[in-house]
Amino acid sequence: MTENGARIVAGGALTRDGALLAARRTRPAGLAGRWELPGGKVEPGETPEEAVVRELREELGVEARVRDRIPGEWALGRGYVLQVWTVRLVSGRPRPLEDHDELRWLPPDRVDEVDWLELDRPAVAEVMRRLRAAGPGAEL
Ligand SMILES: Nc1nc2c([nH]c(=O)n2[C@H]2C[C@H](O)[C@@H](COP(=O)(O)OP(=O)(O)OP(=O)(O)O)O2)c(=O)[nH]1
Repeated sequence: MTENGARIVAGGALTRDGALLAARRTRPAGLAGRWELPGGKVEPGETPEEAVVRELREELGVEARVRDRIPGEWALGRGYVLQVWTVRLVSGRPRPLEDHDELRWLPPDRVDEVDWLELDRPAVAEVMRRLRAAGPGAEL
């Protein structure tokens, strides 16, 4: 929970070779087809960082390591807020195992190629700013 008592949805910004991984949701109906950062709700007894690692294992079948928090949080409604961390791949190749039906690696100049969930846009913009600043081939 945050200091304000909100429950956290933790998103993982996985970057590799100068690109960010975007995932297309399959549910619920109102969000299906929109693109997001993989992740999910932090469970009781879990840190947000642990939740990111668990969700990327479940959803993408990869092992990942959490790096930095992207500053900010975005209210999702019903007492949830979205927080985002940069993550690096430790092993595996991401596949859409659960909750998503397509994945795409997007470099900064292709960020608008997919229809991002509104609330993800500020964090995605910050990740893209960092990727640009870090130069070609960067991972964050
Ligand atoms: N995972 C994720 N959810 C997001 C993002 N942006 C955003 O608005 N959301 C919303 C969609 C969902 O309403 C909610 C997260 O739910 P979820 O379905 O991913 O979480 P979960 O895997 O723990 O789900 P569940 O088993 O409890 O259904 O937050 C994002 O970047 N990643």
